[in-house]
Amino acid sequence: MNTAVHKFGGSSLSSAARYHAVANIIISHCQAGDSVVVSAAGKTTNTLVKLWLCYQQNDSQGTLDVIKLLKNHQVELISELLIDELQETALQKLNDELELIATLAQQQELVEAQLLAHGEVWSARLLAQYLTQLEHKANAFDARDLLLLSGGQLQHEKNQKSCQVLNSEQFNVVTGFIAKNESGETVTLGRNGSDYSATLIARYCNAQSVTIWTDTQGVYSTDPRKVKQAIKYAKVCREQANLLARLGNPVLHAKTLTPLKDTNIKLVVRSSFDSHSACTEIVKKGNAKQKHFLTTLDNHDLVKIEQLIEGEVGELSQLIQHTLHHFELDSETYLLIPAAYTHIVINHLSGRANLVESNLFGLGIVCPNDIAHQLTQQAAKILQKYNINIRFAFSQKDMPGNEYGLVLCEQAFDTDLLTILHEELISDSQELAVVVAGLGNVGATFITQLEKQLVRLNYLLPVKLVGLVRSENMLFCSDGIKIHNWLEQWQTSAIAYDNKSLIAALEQLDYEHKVVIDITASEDFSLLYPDFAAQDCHLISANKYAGTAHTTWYNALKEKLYERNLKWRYNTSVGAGLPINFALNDLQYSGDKIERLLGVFSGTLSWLCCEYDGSVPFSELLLKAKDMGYTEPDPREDLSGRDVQRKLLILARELGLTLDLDDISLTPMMPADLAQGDWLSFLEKRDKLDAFMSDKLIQAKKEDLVLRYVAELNLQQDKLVAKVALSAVKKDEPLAGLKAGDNIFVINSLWYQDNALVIQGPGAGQEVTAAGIHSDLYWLTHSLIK
Ligand SMILES: NC(=O)c1ccc[n+]([C@@H]2O[C@H](COP(=O)([O-])OP(=O)(O)OC[C@H]3O[C@@H](n4cnc5c(N)ncnc54)[C@H](O)[C@@H]3O)[C@@H](O)[C@H]2O)c1
Ligand SMILES: N[C@@H](CCO)C(=O)O
Repeated sequence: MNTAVHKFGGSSLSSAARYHAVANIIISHCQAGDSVVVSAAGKTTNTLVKLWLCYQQNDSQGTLDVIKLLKNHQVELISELLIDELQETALQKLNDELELIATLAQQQELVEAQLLAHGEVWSARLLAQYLTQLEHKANAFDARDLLLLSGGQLQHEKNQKSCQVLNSEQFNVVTGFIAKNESGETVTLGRNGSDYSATLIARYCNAQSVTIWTDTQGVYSTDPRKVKQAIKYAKVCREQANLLARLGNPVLHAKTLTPLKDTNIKLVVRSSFDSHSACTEIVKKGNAKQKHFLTTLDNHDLVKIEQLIEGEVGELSQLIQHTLHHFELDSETYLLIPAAYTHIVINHLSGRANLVESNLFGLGIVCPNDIAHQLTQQAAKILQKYNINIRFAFSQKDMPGNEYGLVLCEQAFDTDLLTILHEELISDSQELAVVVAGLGNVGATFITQLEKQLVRLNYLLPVKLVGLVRSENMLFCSDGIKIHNWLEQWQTSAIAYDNKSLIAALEQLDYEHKVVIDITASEDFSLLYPDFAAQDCHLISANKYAGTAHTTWYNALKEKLYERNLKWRYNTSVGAGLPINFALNDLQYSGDKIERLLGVFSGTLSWLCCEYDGSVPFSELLLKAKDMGYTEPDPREDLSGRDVQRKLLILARELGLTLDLDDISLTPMMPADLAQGDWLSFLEKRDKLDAFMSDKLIQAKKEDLVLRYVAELNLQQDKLVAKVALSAVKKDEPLAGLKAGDNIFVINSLWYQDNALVIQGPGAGQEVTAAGIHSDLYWLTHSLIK
């Protein structure tokens, strides 16, 4: 049976609400037989350590106070999560345990590891009971019954047998961090011990995967709390993850990775606070391209060591419960030690260790082969420029295919400097993956234009077309689709998909940046935008649905994109390739205030109104406009005025107005009943449309006017005017002098009051629209580089 191991850390279980969220993740992501490894809830371990210190200092009042603190926290969790008998039993059991701790403390019989183990025992027990209460089969397991160490070594064969008690018909909630020794005493597995417990159990159970659910969304190029532009990587190879851990990066501990060596067990780092977000997968060498990372070290001492014995760094690491990095430089061996532990290491090495430098701050650079030297030099130069005194700067090969650089300095550097270093050292290494959805008139033209455009884009950043999506099939090729024969590849290799497999394909893309370009006309597809954002995809839309969705949904999407530093461009959703969005934004940036926006916003309706003189039936022209690629897939979206209403809403939102579609009054350019039924039934009733338009034309001609479908947004009056309707306009007005198919935007503003600013040109058509999407792609690519 394929099982998985899921590990939840203390921050994931810090309150009743968090337990609830974790239970939901388990219910939706796990299956019976999976193991769930848990740490102590919130800061419980720290409180237990405090208790141990009070006890050691014979502070009996302090000991009792801390016991009370522990009790309050656990009672609160139990009371909020459990009900009836389960609650009563849990409270009774907790009481007995805390009383025993107090008695043992009084009798001077407390044992440190046994005391610390309570944190994990409590969280495993409570989570299992809570899942049971939610009517899911779950049982708590004490890892001391599963993991045995003898002489400090894990007893793999015995442990593998012990792990067979994990039941295939329930969720197995296992305590992290603890094990037992050959005398049956509790031992702890050190910092990040629960992650280690999870990978050990995965190995013993031959699980398929281990997911570390934590408070970050994955492994980033640098600390995302300090550098907003930090890049979350979809995949990181184990060797780079290991090196990062040794350089002090807190996301994964080197020890966590050891049980996975020579196995195919997948390791995933994922956020328990945002369980639908893209994660980072730690993969075997060769299954991910090498990435760039910057990691910082605070307050470390540099110690020179004589005759380092094999395995000694591991032992020291175990002794201080902290990862250690050692390196050779000019035939000397050095060890970097967190300053608080230096005395322990020096004592332990009795006479073989000399302190060289103390209180150093460091920058570790992990990068692909052959560039560590160059990047280290570059980093040193930048740090010097900002008056940071450098004590050591060197680069090394860690193992074949793995390189890093280390710059050790006298002073700490702040987040601004880390941001500059990230921008200078990491930004160049990025690639952008492009996924195009919608391969119709505009989509196909966009791809044809892409071949030439890539030369320009690649000058900024390597850009690859990696995915094509239509309504039923998709084609993903992570190394890149060959543009000159994309259609052939599509025909031979596209496969059927559903939303889940589309999202999974996006998640698998091992690129620093991804963009989904939506050239569909599908509302359903636009509803996937929040999922695309969760996969860290930028968005470019020709499709107007998301931009005109209900305000609540629209704002939530914008917020989600903003939080993730993702961009959304939708230049062609109004005016095709015309720079109307740019113009409105530019005017506003320059302090101008738009007062009125008037125009013809539909290429189809512009073409129809200009071409229609009564000599051929109107519907015949409509079919011609459809053939020319002007109309929406169902041209009634144009005739109904809905498409223009959407465009006016997009522009109104660009001006900062909070409007919804229904706030814009709409008069259709067809009889209302023609909106019912499918396209074929509409064609059967086309005479009705012809008569409707013939009447309108005769009337307009009588008054020497011309027909135009006009959109207006007027902010000058007390009440905002927002409307779209068929109008008859005078022949000398700007709106009358349009070329067939042109859009016109007449902008009146503070700066352009009497003499309006006018933007006019083709407002539909595959060439200009595809080119407008390229403008968005160029802008996005440009914004991704420094
Ligand atoms: N044609 C223009 O001049 C123009 C101008 C500006 C904006 N646009 C917008 O561009 C978009 C595309 O227009 P078009 O003229 O190329 O339309 P089209 O009908 O020729 O192409 C639409 C494509 O989208 C695909 N599609 C439909 N539903 C899908 C789904 N759920 N998932 C994935 N793919 C799906 C279809 O298979 C088709 O390949 C529309 O939103 C339109 O409003 C068009
Ligand atoms: N159908 C639309 C395409 C451009 O959005 C039009 O005719 O204007």
